[in-house]
Amino acid sequence: MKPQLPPTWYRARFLIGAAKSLSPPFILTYLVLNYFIHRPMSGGVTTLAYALSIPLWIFLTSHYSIWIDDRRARHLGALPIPRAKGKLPGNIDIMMRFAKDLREGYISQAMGEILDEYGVDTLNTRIFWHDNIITRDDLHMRTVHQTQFESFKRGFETLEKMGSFLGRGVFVMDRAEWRTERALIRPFLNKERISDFDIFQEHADRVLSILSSSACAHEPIDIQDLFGRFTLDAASSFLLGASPGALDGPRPVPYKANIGSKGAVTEGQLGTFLYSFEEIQMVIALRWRLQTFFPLYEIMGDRTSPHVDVITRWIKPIVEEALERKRQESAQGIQRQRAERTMLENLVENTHDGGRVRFGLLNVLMAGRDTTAGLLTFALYLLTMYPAVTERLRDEIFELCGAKGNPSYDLIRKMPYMKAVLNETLRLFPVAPFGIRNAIHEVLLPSADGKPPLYLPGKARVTWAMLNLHRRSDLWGEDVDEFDPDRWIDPKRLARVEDRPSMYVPFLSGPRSCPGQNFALNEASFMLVRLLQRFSGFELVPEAIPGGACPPPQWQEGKGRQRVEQVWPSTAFTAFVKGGLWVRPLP
Ligand code: HEM
Repeated sequence: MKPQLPPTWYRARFLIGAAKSLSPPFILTYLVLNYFIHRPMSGGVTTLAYALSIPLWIFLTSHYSIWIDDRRARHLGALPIPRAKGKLPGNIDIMMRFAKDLREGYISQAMGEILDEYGVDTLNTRIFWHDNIITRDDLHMRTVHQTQFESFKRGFETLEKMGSFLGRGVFVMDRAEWRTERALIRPFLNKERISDFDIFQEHADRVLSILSSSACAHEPIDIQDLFGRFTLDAASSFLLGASPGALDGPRPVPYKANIGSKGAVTEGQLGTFLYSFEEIQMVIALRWRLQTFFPLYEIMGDRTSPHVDVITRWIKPIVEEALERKRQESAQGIQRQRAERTMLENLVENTHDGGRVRFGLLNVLMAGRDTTAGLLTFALYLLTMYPAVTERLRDEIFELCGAKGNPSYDLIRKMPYMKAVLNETLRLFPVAPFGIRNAIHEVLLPSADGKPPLYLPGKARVTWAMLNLHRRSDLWGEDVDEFDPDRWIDPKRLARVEDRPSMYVPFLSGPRSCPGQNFALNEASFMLVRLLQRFSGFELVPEAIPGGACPPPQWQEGKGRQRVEQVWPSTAFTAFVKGGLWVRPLP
């Protein structure tokens, strides 16, 4: 194996990489000037020759690699993936559109628009002359996730971009290391564990009491913030046996809150766990969009590091205490059964390495917290827009669970309309809307309708756009942008998805699909039952949205759901409502 610089040395690696790519044209120019041209040249001409050698070299190597790929595709009876032709060299303009989209666009807007402009579902954006594929084609996504799973990896670039936050955890690693990490997690998400709703109860009670106070005061509340605190406290209790007490901290103040990294900012929260946990995800999301060039953006220092420090300060003592407890129990010969252990206790059973335990927990905390909070946020948003759906859901809740009390696992499983509401929410707003894999070698991507397959070159990066897949009218019908839970109940419409399950994949498919799916759906159902038992519904309070987070007026002329949106759906790792979801509970 080639020796690698550590992942955190990305700036050095970038500079070495740049030097390596520039050396061949410089060496060639030197040889040409000194050995083939036998006339002395002025300094200006020599400098110009060196400067021009770079674009010429890029032009030649890029066209050569395209020629080789096209020849290979023809040889295999395939077609090349259509290539984008941007306005700037290296399609920098396309890269900038993706980066700008993160802060300024509608969720997944740039991806959808670029695919529409070329009239395709899979496109090679060739950013910096590198094969960079974006896709909303379910058959191609299935190839990556399932049928050719072994031909793709997350790769070293994931470690480079996410390692400072998530270490060598399940999200980051490939092959054997990934399998080991996943095997450690899975038993904690089995049926016995996730059917125990006690962990939700205490935190859900706290949410209801906060909402009741704001209802009494007739004040709006940022319920996205509340859901983020609820899922953080609940997931921490589940994983660590301790919660950071996020629900008890200061919350965004209505009409005064400013726009934060995701939702609204809370006074004095800088340096808190919650703030750092969100901000770090924004930094990493930007790293992905700037791709190879992110080290330039961080040339003055690692932008994740202040947040990593805050997160470590919170979680490290908890891990150290667990390691110490384990040492003492071992010395006394106490052996606890796995069923009695939290995930933290199980991790310390398997390793004495505090860092590994810490990262193991952070991976699941990140996976479990923002996603479920996002699902609850978008479900509630859609319920405010569609009161008839709220009413029908409430009827089901009252019929099955009564007007009070905690729903059980078995009751939740008997609620078809609740399931339909959550499915439809995740169709319109899949809360993990993107993902990336790198091809290890060439792959043929199947095409529908008997057309030749598409040729995916080795080492290409593939980004899937799940939201854009879930909003394809050719698959879902002309009413694709409507929130209609009946889509999941009406047998005829349901048959569409049953015939082609790859068109709906909010939790992905294949070996790397989400192990927390049932936990998330239970947690969200539990919370929605409790909310709708207590309140008849919720109304949006657009006046409370912080400045800069209201949907821009030009969206009304835009495409699809953009036209009807009353909040600003956006995404980093996971989807969220920009500026927060400000609602008033209705008695
Ligand atoms: C609505 C809620 C959720 C959604 C939509 C969701 C979706 C996803 C998706 C799409 C992936 C694949 C990401 C990729 O490979 O690029 C994933 C992975 C993962 N999810 Fe979830 N998730 C949710 C909740 C949860 C919860 C509650 C947990 C844990 C308590 C969890 C744990 C994980 C883990 C550990 C992985 C990594 C799996 C692997 O790489 O093998 N997720 N999730």
